[in-house]
Amino acid sequence: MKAAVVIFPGSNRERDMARALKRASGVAPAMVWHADTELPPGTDLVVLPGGFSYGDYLRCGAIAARSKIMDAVRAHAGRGGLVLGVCNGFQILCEAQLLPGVLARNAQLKFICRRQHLKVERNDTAFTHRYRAGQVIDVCVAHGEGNWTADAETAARVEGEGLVAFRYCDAAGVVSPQTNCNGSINSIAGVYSEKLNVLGMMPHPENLIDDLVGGSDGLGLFESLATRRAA
Ligand SMILES: NC(=O)CC[C@H](N)C(=O)O
Repeated sequence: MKAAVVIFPGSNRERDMARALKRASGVAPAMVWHADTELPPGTDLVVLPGGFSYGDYLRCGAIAARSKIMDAVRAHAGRGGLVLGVCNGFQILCEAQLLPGVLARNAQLKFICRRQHLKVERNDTAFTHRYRAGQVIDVCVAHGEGNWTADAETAARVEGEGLVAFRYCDAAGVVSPQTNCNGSINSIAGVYSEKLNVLGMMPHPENLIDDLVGGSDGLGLFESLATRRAA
């Protein structure tokens, strides 16, 4: 798998992401600067990492979504290429309109940083085939603006077309307002594009790839990508 991780001014999870990709695939990703205009030839997967791109000015991800490299990312996604955005990367993908909805401020108006259970909605995608459908995984969240919001029609389409990737839940997999850590519609923690080749998610799978440092439930996502099957 040839992966490329994009670095924006203010990204801070790019090295965690590179480590996770290398651990799962054996190959270090290319690191691409936001002002570049092209992705390395043969790139299969583009990753937009978490962080505080452009200091979260205007709205989280709004400025990064308009940076030069995003034209190449848009073209890659248009060809059916895989794109993963985590946390700030998810915000950038929504701001670039590569994914539906937006990430608004957390309902409690506070930055949250903690462990969180997630339910894997489906496992027939390039990102999740190493998990079981309905599997509960234990990862972590760290964001101030993770409240996935959309107009009623868009939210209904995302649900109806099976574009929900993950939901916040408890350890038993129960999804309820109590387990919805940030107020997202229907506890949505991650969404796919229509063709399932773009995934955005708020939690950080790249930080849970090693039992020695807290757990490895995030590794399945990178192993799925490294051994990808067509969605
Ligand atoms: N960890 C992150 O990527 C944070 C994303 C964004 N800056 C927020 O606070 O919501």
